[in-house]
Amino acid sequence: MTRVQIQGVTKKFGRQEVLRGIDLDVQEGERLVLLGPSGTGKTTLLRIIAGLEVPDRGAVLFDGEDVTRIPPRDRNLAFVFESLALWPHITAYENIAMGLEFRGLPQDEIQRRVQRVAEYLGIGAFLDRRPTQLSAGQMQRVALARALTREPRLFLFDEPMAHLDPPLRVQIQRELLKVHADTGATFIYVTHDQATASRLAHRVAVMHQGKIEQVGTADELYDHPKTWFVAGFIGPHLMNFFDVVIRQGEGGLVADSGQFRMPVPDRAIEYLWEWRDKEVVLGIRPEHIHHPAFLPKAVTTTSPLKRIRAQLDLKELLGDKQLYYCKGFKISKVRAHVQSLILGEGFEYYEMTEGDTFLALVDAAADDPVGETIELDVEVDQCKFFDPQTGRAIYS
Ligand SMILES: Nc1ncnc2c1ncn2[C@@H]1O[C@H](COP(=O)(O)OP(=O)(O)OP(=O)(O)O)[C@@H](O)[C@H]1O
Repeated sequence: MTRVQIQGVTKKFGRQEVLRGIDLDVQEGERLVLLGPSGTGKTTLLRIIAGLEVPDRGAVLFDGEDVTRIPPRDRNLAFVFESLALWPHITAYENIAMGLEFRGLPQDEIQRRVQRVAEYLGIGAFLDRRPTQLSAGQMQRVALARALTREPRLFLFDEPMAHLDPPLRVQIQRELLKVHADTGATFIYVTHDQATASRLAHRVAVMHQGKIEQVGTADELYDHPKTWFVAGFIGPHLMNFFDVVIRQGEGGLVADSGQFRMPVPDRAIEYLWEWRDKEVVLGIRPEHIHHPAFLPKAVTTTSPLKRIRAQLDLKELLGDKQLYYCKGFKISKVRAHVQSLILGEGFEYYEMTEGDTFLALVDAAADDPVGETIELDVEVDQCKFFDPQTGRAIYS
Protein backbone atom coordinates (compact mmCIF):
# COMPACT_ATOMS: atom_id res chain seq x y z
CA MET A 1 0.00 0.00 0.00
CA THR A 2 1.81 2.98 -1.31
CA ARG A 3 0.53 6.50 -1.59
CA VAL A 4 1.72 7.91 -4.90
CA GLN A 5 1.99 11.65 -5.37
CA ILE A 6 2.88 13.20 -8.69
CA GLN A 7 3.82 16.83 -8.49
CA GLY A 8 4.22 19.17 -11.47
CA VAL A 9 5.61 16.47 -13.74
CA THR A 10 6.59 17.50 -17.27
CA LYS A 11 8.27 15.47 -20.00
CA LYS A 12 9.42 16.24 -23.52
CA PHE A 13 10.58 13.84 -26.20
CA GLY A 14 12.62 16.00 -28.55
CA ARG A 15 10.41 19.05 -29.06
CA GLN A 16 7.17 17.22 -28.31
CA GLU A 17 5.72 18.06 -24.90
CA VAL A 18 4.20 14.75 -23.86
CA LEU A 19 3.37 15.64 -20.23
CA ARG A 20 2.50 19.23 -19.47
CA GLY A 21 2.34 19.64 -15.70
CA ILE A 22 0.76 16.60 -14.08
CA ASP A 23 -0.45 16.68 -10.48
CA LEU A 24 -2.06 13.54 -9.09
CA ASP A 25 -2.48 12.05 -5.64
CA VAL A 26 -3.21 8.32 -5.52
CA GLN A 27 -4.23 7.10 -2.07
CA GLU A 28 -2.90 4.00 -0.33
CA GLY A 29 -4.76 0.97 -1.60
CA GLU A 30 -6.65 2.95 -4.23
CA ARG A 31 -7.38 1.63 -7.72
CA LEU A 32 -6.79 4.58 -10.02
CA VAL A 33 -7.29 4.32 -13.78
CA LEU A 34 -5.55 6.65 -16.24
CA LEU A 35 -8.01 6.94 -19.12
CA GLY A 36 -7.63 8.84 -22.37
CA PRO A 37 -7.27 8.59 -26.12
CA SER A 38 -4.11 7.32 -27.75
CA GLY A 39 -0.99 9.43 -27.51
CA THR A 40 -2.05 11.52 -24.51
CA GLY A 41 0.90 10.50 -22.35
CA LYS A 42 -0.64 7.78 -20.15
CA THR A 43 2.13 5.25 -20.74
CA THR A 44 4.81 7.90 -20.29
CA LEU A 45 3.32 8.87 -16.94
CA LEU A 46 3.18 5.23 -15.85
CA ARG A 47 6.80 4.73 -16.88
CA ILE A 48 7.79 7.76 -14.83
CA ILE A 49 5.99 6.28 -11.81
CA ALA A 50 7.85 3.01 -12.43
CA GLY A 51 11.20 4.77 -12.74
CA LEU A 52 11.70 3.74 -16.36
CA GLU A 53 11.70 7.41 -17.38
CA VAL A 54 12.87 10.49 -15.51
CA PRO A 55 10.68 13.61 -15.75
CA ASP A 56 12.16 16.88 -16.98
CA ARG A 57 10.58 18.72 -14.07
CA GLY A 58 8.51 17.76 -11.06
CA ALA A 59 8.66 14.89 -8.61
CA VAL A 60 7.21 11.47 -7.82
CA LEU A 61 6.70 10.65 -4.14
CA PHE A 62 5.99 7.24 -2.62
CA ASP A 63 4.61 7.58 0.90
CA GLY A 64 6.02 11.08 1.07
CA GLU A 65 9.51 10.06 -0.02
CA ASP A 66 10.92 11.51 -3.25
CA VAL A 67 11.68 8.56 -5.55
CA THR A 68 12.04 10.54 -8.78
CA ARG A 69 15.60 9.35 -9.33
CA ILE A 70 15.39 5.96 -7.62
CA PRO A 71 15.80 3.04 -10.08
CA PRO A 72 12.79 0.77 -10.77
CA ARG A 73 14.19 -2.26 -8.91
CA ASP A 74 14.32 -0.30 -5.65
CA ARG A 75 10.72 0.95 -5.84
CA ASN A 76 8.93 -2.21 -4.65
CA LEU A 77 6.42 -2.19 -7.46
CA ALA A 78 5.27 -4.57 -10.18
CA PHE A 79 4.70 -3.49 -13.76
CA VAL A 80 2.46 -5.55 -16.07
CA PHE A 81 2.85 -4.50 -19.73
CA GLU A 82 0.55 -5.04 -22.67
CA SER A 83 3.24 -7.19 -24.26
CA LEU A 84 3.46 -9.18 -20.98
CA ALA A 85 7.22 -9.48 -21.53
CA LEU A 86 7.28 -13.25 -21.01
CA TRP A 87 10.39 -15.12 -22.16
CA PRO A 88 9.34 -17.51 -24.94
CA HIS A 89 12.12 -20.10 -24.51
CA ILE A 90 11.51 -20.94 -20.84
CA THR A 91 8.55 -22.43 -18.99
CA ALA A 92 5.79 -20.59 -17.20
CA TYR A 93 7.34 -21.71 -13.91
CA GLU A 94 10.72 -20.24 -14.85
CA ASN A 95 9.10 -17.03 -16.05
CA ILE A 96 7.32 -16.62 -12.75
CA ALA A 97 10.35 -17.62 -10.67
CA MET A 98 12.81 -15.43 -12.52
CA GLY A 99 12.42 -12.31 -10.44
CA LEU A 100 12.77 -14.29 -7.22
CA GLU A 101 15.90 -16.01 -8.45
CA PHE A 102 17.30 -12.66 -9.42
CA ARG A 103 16.78 -11.58 -5.85
CA GLY A 104 18.71 -14.65 -4.63
CA LEU A 105 15.92 -16.37 -2.69
CA PRO A 106 16.53 -20.02 -1.74
CA GLN A 107 15.06 -22.58 -4.16
CA ASP A 108 12.52 -24.06 -1.71
CA GLU A 109 11.22 -20.58 -0.90
CA ILE A 110 10.94 -19.77 -4.62
CA GLN A 111 9.08 -23.01 -5.26
CA ARG A 112 6.68 -22.35 -2.41
CA ARG A 113 5.89 -18.84 -3.60
CA VAL A 114 5.46 -19.79 -7.27
CA GLN A 115 3.20 -22.71 -6.37
CA ARG A 116 1.07 -20.59 -4.10
CA VAL A 117 0.56 -17.81 -6.64
CA ALA A 118 -0.03 -20.29 -9.47
CA GLU A 119 -2.72 -22.11 -7.48
CA TYR A 120 -4.26 -18.80 -6.57
CA LEU A 121 -4.57 -17.82 -10.26
CA GLY A 122 -5.57 -21.29 -11.45
CA ILE A 123 -2.49 -21.99 -13.57
CA GLY A 124 -0.92 -24.69 -11.37
CA ALA A 125 -1.39 -27.30 -14.11
CA PHE A 126 0.40 -25.28 -16.80
CA LEU A 127 3.65 -24.41 -15.10
CA ASP A 128 5.83 -26.67 -17.26
CA ARG A 129 4.53 -25.18 -20.51
CA ARG A 130 6.22 -22.47 -22.51
CA PRO A 131 4.32 -19.24 -23.31
CA THR A 132 3.67 -20.39 -26.91
CA GLN A 133 1.82 -23.43 -25.52
CA LEU A 134 -0.49 -21.26 -23.42
CA SER A 135 -3.73 -19.48 -24.32
CA ALA A 136 -3.90 -15.68 -24.16
CA GLY A 137 -5.69 -15.82 -20.82
CA GLN A 138 -3.14 -18.24 -19.36
CA MET A 139 -0.27 -16.02 -20.51
CA GLN A 140 -2.00 -13.11 -18.85
CA ARG A 141 -2.19 -15.04 -15.61
CA VAL A 142 1.48 -16.03 -15.84
CA ALA A 143 2.44 -12.38 -16.19
CA LEU A 144 0.20 -11.51 -13.26
CA ALA A 145 1.65 -14.38 -11.20
CA ARG A 146 5.16 -13.14 -11.86
CA ALA A 147 4.11 -9.69 -10.66
CA LEU A 148 2.42 -11.16 -7.57
CA THR A 149 5.41 -13.21 -6.41
CA ARG A 150 7.20 -9.96 -5.78
CA GLU A 151 4.55 -9.06 -3.19
CA PRO A 152 4.67 -5.44 -4.28
CA ARG A 153 2.84 -2.61 -2.57
CA LEU A 154 2.10 -0.95 -5.91
CA PHE A 155 0.92 -2.51 -9.18
CA LEU A 156 1.19 -0.68 -12.49
CA PHE A 157 -0.76 -2.04 -15.45
CA ASP A 158 -0.35 -0.75 -19.00
CA GLU A 159 -3.36 -1.98 -21.05
CA PRO A 160 -2.48 -5.58 -20.26
CA MET A 161 -5.91 -6.83 -21.34
CA ALA A 162 -6.26 -4.84 -24.57
CA HIS A 163 -5.80 -7.76 -26.95
CA LEU A 164 -8.03 -10.24 -25.07
CA ASP A 165 -11.56 -11.13 -26.14
CA PRO A 166 -14.08 -9.11 -24.11
CA PRO A 167 -15.41 -12.05 -21.98
CA LEU A 168 -11.89 -13.16 -21.07
CA ARG A 169 -10.89 -9.58 -20.37
CA VAL A 170 -13.79 -9.21 -17.95
CA GLN A 171 -12.86 -12.47 -16.23
CA ILE A 172 -9.23 -11.47 -15.74
CA GLN A 173 -10.29 -8.06 -14.55
CA ARG A 174 -12.42 -9.77 -11.92
CA GLU A 175 -9.30 -11.64 -10.85
CA LEU A 176 -7.47 -8.36 -10.60
CA LEU A 177 -10.18 -7.12 -8.27
CA LYS A 178 -9.66 -10.25 -6.18
CA VAL A 179 -5.90 -9.68 -6.13
CA HIS A 180 -6.58 -6.16 -5.03
CA ALA A 181 -8.95 -7.24 -2.28
CA ASP A 182 -6.44 -9.82 -1.02
CA THR A 183 -3.29 -7.70 -1.21
CA GLY A 184 -4.67 -4.22 -0.54
CA ALA A 185 -1.94 -2.93 -2.87
CA THR A 186 -2.30 0.35 -4.74
CA PHE A 187 -3.25 -0.14 -8.41
CA ILE A 188 -2.58 2.30 -11.25
CA TYR A 189 -4.03 1.07 -14.53
CA VAL A 190 -3.71 2.62 -18.00
CA THR A 191 -6.45 2.11 -20.56
CA HIS A 192 -8.41 3.87 -23.30
CA ASP A 193 -11.44 1.71 -22.61
CA GLN A 194 -14.22 3.25 -20.53
CA ALA A 195 -15.79 -0.06 -19.56
CA THR A 196 -12.47 -1.22 -18.13
CA ALA A 197 -12.13 2.06 -16.28
CA SER A 198 -15.53 1.92 -14.64
CA ARG A 199 -15.14 -1.76 -13.76
CA LEU A 200 -11.75 -1.37 -12.09
CA ALA A 201 -11.45 2.15 -10.79
CA HIS A 202 -12.21 3.79 -7.51
CA ARG A 203 -11.31 6.97 -9.36
CA VAL A 204 -10.56 7.70 -13.00
CA ALA A 205 -8.10 10.36 -14.16
CA VAL A 206 -9.01 11.48 -17.68
CA MET A 207 -5.92 12.49 -19.65
CA HIS A 208 -5.87 14.64 -22.74
CA GLN A 209 -2.90 16.12 -24.59
CA GLY A 210 -0.44 15.64 -21.75
CA LYS A 211 -2.70 16.96 -19.01
CA ILE A 212 -5.18 15.56 -16.55
CA GLU A 213 -8.55 17.06 -17.41
CA GLN A 214 -10.48 15.69 -14.44
CA VAL A 215 -10.21 13.12 -11.67
CA GLY A 216 -13.29 11.52 -10.17
CA THR A 217 -15.43 8.42 -9.88
CA ALA A 218 -16.87 7.13 -13.15
CA ASP A 219 -20.27 8.50 -12.08
CA GLU A 220 -18.88 11.94 -11.27
CA LEU A 221 -17.21 12.16 -14.68
CA TYR A 222 -20.42 11.12 -16.42
CA ASP A 223 -22.76 13.34 -14.40
CA HIS A 224 -20.54 16.37 -13.86
CA PRO A 225 -17.88 16.68 -16.56
CA LYS A 226 -15.68 19.73 -16.02
CA THR A 227 -14.86 20.18 -19.71
CA TRP A 228 -16.52 19.38 -23.02
CA PHE A 229 -13.70 16.99 -23.76
CA VAL A 230 -14.61 14.88 -20.68
CA ALA A 231 -18.32 15.28 -21.49
CA GLY A 232 -17.71 13.92 -24.97
CA PHE A 233 -15.23 11.23 -24.03
CA ILE A 234 -17.17 9.70 -21.13
CA GLY A 235 -20.47 8.00 -21.86
CA PRO A 236 -21.68 5.42 -24.35
CA HIS A 237 -22.58 7.89 -27.11
CA LEU A 238 -21.22 11.24 -28.15
CA MET A 239 -22.97 14.15 -26.45
CA ASN A 240 -25.14 16.43 -28.61
CA PHE A 241 -23.85 20.02 -28.62
CA PHE A 242 -25.83 23.11 -29.66
CA ASP A 243 -24.89 26.81 -29.74
CA VAL A 244 -27.39 28.79 -27.68
CA VAL A 245 -27.82 32.30 -26.33
CA ILE A 246 -28.87 32.65 -22.70
CA ARG A 247 -31.89 34.92 -22.46
CA GLN A 248 -33.98 36.17 -19.64
CA GLY A 249 -37.50 34.95 -20.26
CA GLU A 250 -40.67 35.47 -18.25
CA GLY A 251 -40.32 32.29 -16.23
CA GLY A 252 -36.53 32.47 -15.77
CA LEU A 253 -33.53 31.93 -18.00
CA VAL A 254 -33.83 30.11 -21.31
CA ALA A 255 -31.23 28.76 -23.71
CA ASP A 256 -32.25 29.94 -27.17
CA SER A 257 -30.79 28.18 -30.19
CA GLY A 258 -32.87 30.15 -32.67
CA GLN A 259 -34.73 26.89 -33.39
CA PHE A 260 -35.66 25.81 -29.86
CA ARG A 261 -35.88 27.45 -26.46
CA MET A 262 -34.80 25.25 -23.57
CA PRO A 263 -35.52 26.33 -19.98
CA VAL A 264 -32.31 26.60 -17.96
CA PRO A 265 -32.37 24.07 -15.07
CA ASP A 266 -33.18 25.78 -11.76
CA ARG A 267 -29.87 24.78 -10.25
CA ALA A 268 -27.96 26.23 -13.20
CA ILE A 269 -29.46 29.71 -13.02
CA GLU A 270 -26.89 31.13 -10.60
CA TYR A 271 -24.06 29.92 -12.85
CA LEU A 272 -25.62 31.19 -16.08
CA TRP A 273 -26.88 34.51 -14.78
CA GLU A 274 -23.77 36.40 -15.84
CA TRP A 275 -24.01 34.78 -19.30
CA ARG A 276 -27.28 36.52 -20.16
CA ASP A 277 -27.31 37.62 -23.81
CA LYS A 278 -24.10 35.71 -24.45
CA GLU A 279 -23.51 32.58 -26.43
CA VAL A 280 -22.71 29.32 -24.66
CA VAL A 281 -22.65 25.67 -25.70
CA LEU A 282 -25.46 23.42 -24.52
CA GLY A 283 -24.69 19.71 -24.17
CA ILE A 284 -27.29 16.97 -23.82
CA ARG A 285 -26.64 13.24 -23.89
CA PRO A 286 -28.69 10.99 -26.22
CA GLU A 287 -29.69 9.00 -23.10
CA HIS A 288 -31.50 12.09 -21.80
CA ILE A 289 -33.69 12.59 -24.86
CA HIS A 290 -36.72 10.32 -24.66
CA HIS A 291 -39.64 9.08 -26.67
CA PRO A 292 -42.79 10.52 -25.05
CA ALA A 293 -44.55 7.14 -25.20
CA PHE A 294 -41.68 5.35 -23.44
CA LEU A 295 -40.55 7.63 -20.66
CA PRO A 296 -38.47 5.86 -18.02
CA LYS A 297 -40.24 5.89 -14.62
CA ALA A 298 -37.64 8.02 -12.87
CA VAL A 299 -38.01 10.63 -15.59
CA THR A 300 -41.79 10.92 -15.44
CA THR A 301 -41.82 11.59 -11.73
CA THR A 302 -38.83 13.84 -11.19
CA SER A 303 -37.73 15.68 -14.29
CA PRO A 304 -39.05 18.71 -16.06
CA LEU A 305 -39.24 17.91 -19.77
CA LYS A 306 -39.04 20.04 -22.87
CA ARG A 307 -40.92 18.74 -25.90
CA ILE A 308 -39.12 19.18 -29.24
CA ARG A 309 -39.99 18.18 -32.80
CA ALA A 310 -37.46 16.75 -35.24
CA GLN A 311 -37.30 14.60 -38.32
CA LEU A 312 -36.31 10.96 -37.89
CA ASP A 313 -33.50 10.23 -40.32
CA LEU A 314 -32.18 6.79 -39.32
CA LYS A 315 -32.68 4.15 -36.62
CA GLU A 316 -30.10 1.80 -35.13
CA LEU A 317 -31.14 -1.03 -32.83
CA LEU A 318 -28.94 -1.53 -29.74
CA GLY A 319 -30.43 -4.31 -27.62
CA ASP A 320 -33.41 -2.99 -25.66
CA LYS A 321 -32.73 0.55 -26.89
CA GLN A 322 -32.37 2.18 -30.25
CA LEU A 323 -30.54 5.24 -31.45
CA TYR A 324 -32.68 7.72 -33.31
CA TYR A 325 -30.68 9.93 -35.67
CA CYS A 326 -32.70 13.12 -35.97
CA LYS A 327 -32.58 16.28 -38.05
CA GLY A 328 -34.07 19.68 -37.51
CA PHE A 329 -31.59 21.61 -35.38
CA LYS A 330 -28.28 23.16 -36.19
CA ILE A 331 -25.48 21.32 -34.39
CA SER A 332 -22.60 23.26 -32.83
CA LYS A 333 -19.24 22.93 -34.55
CA VAL A 334 -18.01 22.06 -31.05
CA ARG A 335 -19.18 18.52 -31.71
CA ALA A 336 -16.81 18.05 -34.62
CA HIS A 337 -14.05 19.63 -32.55
CA VAL A 338 -14.63 17.36 -29.55
CA GLN A 339 -14.93 14.34 -31.80
CA SER A 340 -11.60 15.13 -33.43
CA LEU A 341 -9.99 15.48 -29.98
CA ILE A 342 -11.35 12.12 -28.92
CA LEU A 343 -10.80 10.08 -32.02
CA GLY A 344 -7.45 8.48 -31.72
CA GLU A 345 -6.15 5.11 -32.60
CA GLY A 346 -8.02 2.44 -30.69
CA PHE A 347 -11.05 4.56 -30.03
CA GLU A 348 -14.05 4.04 -32.22
CA TYR A 349 -17.31 5.75 -32.79
CA TYR A 350 -19.80 3.75 -34.73
CA GLU A 351 -22.24 6.56 -34.98
CA MET A 352 -22.95 8.59 -38.04
CA THR A 353 -22.76 11.97 -36.41
CA GLU A 354 -21.70 14.23 -39.23
CA GLY A 355 -23.87 17.01 -40.54
CA ASP A 356 -26.81 18.29 -38.57
CA THR A 357 -27.85 14.99 -37.08
CA PHE A 358 -28.39 14.68 -33.35
CA LEU A 359 -28.94 11.51 -31.40
CA ALA A 360 -31.65 10.30 -29.04
CA LEU A 361 -31.56 6.95 -27.27
CA VAL A 362 -35.12 5.63 -27.13
CA ASP A 363 -36.86 2.40 -26.21
CA ALA A 364 -36.48 -0.38 -28.79
CA ALA A 365 -40.27 -0.70 -28.94
CA ALA A 366 -40.71 2.80 -30.40
CA ASP A 367 -41.54 2.29 -34.08
CA ASP A 368 -41.72 5.67 -35.78
CA PRO A 369 -41.21 5.52 -39.53
CA VAL A 370 -38.03 7.04 -40.91
CA GLY A 371 -38.71 10.39 -42.56
CA GLU A 372 -41.54 11.33 -40.17
CA THR A 373 -41.54 14.39 -37.96
CA ILE A 374 -41.56 13.09 -34.40
CA GLU A 375 -41.77 14.51 -30.90
CA LEU A 376 -39.10 13.95 -28.28
CA ASP A 377 -38.78 14.93 -24.63
CA VAL A 378 -35.52 16.43 -23.38
CA GLU A 379 -34.67 16.16 -19.69
CA VAL A 380 -34.12 19.80 -18.84
CA ASP A 381 -32.14 19.07 -15.67
CA GLN A 382 -29.60 17.02 -17.62
CA CYS A 383 -28.55 19.91 -19.85
CA LYS A 384 -24.92 20.98 -19.39
CA PHE A 385 -23.45 24.31 -20.36
CA PHE A 386 -19.94 25.09 -21.53
CA ASP A 387 -17.85 28.19 -22.09
CA PRO A 388 -17.40 28.41 -25.88
CA GLN A 389 -13.89 29.89 -25.54
CA THR A 390 -12.29 27.62 -22.95
CA GLY A 391 -14.43 24.47 -23.21
CA ARG A 392 -14.82 24.44 -19.42
CA ALA A 393 -18.20 23.63 -17.93
CA ILE A 394 -20.20 26.62 -16.70
CA TYR A 395 -22.73 24.21 -15.23
CA SER A 396 -22.75 20.43 -15.38
N1 LIG B 1 10.69 7.17 -25.99
C1 LIG B 1 10.01 8.02 -26.75
N2 LIG B 1 10.60 8.79 -27.66
C2 LIG B 1 9.92 9.66 -28.41
N3 LIG B 1 8.58 9.85 -28.34
C3 LIG B 1 7.91 9.10 -27.47
C4 LIG B 1 8.57 8.15 -26.62
N4 LIG B 1 7.63 7.56 -25.84
C5 LIG B 1 6.46 8.12 -26.18
N5 LIG B 1 6.61 9.04 -27.15
C6 LIG B 1 5.54 9.87 -27.74
O1 LIG B 1 4.85 10.50 -26.68
C7 LIG B 1 3.45 10.58 -26.94
C8 LIG B 1 2.68 9.96 -25.78
O2 LIG B 1 2.92 8.58 -25.77
P1 LIG B 1 2.29 7.62 -24.67
O3 LIG B 1 2.66 6.24 -25.05
O4 LIG B 1 2.69 8.09 -23.32
O5 LIG B 1 0.74 7.87 -24.87
P2 LIG B 1 -0.48 6.96 -24.43
O6 LIG B 1 -1.52 7.89 -23.94
O7 LIG B 1 -0.03 5.91 -23.50
O8 LIG B 1 -0.93 6.33 -25.80
P3 LIG B 1 -1.39 4.82 -26.13
O9 LIG B 1 -2.74 4.67 -25.52
O10 LIG B 1 -1.40 4.83 -27.62
O11 LIG B 1 -0.34 3.92 -25.54
C9 LIG B 1 3.23 9.89 -28.26
O12 LIG B 1 3.13 10.86 -29.27
C10 LIG B 1 4.48 9.06 -28.45
O13 LIG B 1 4.77 8.88 -29.81
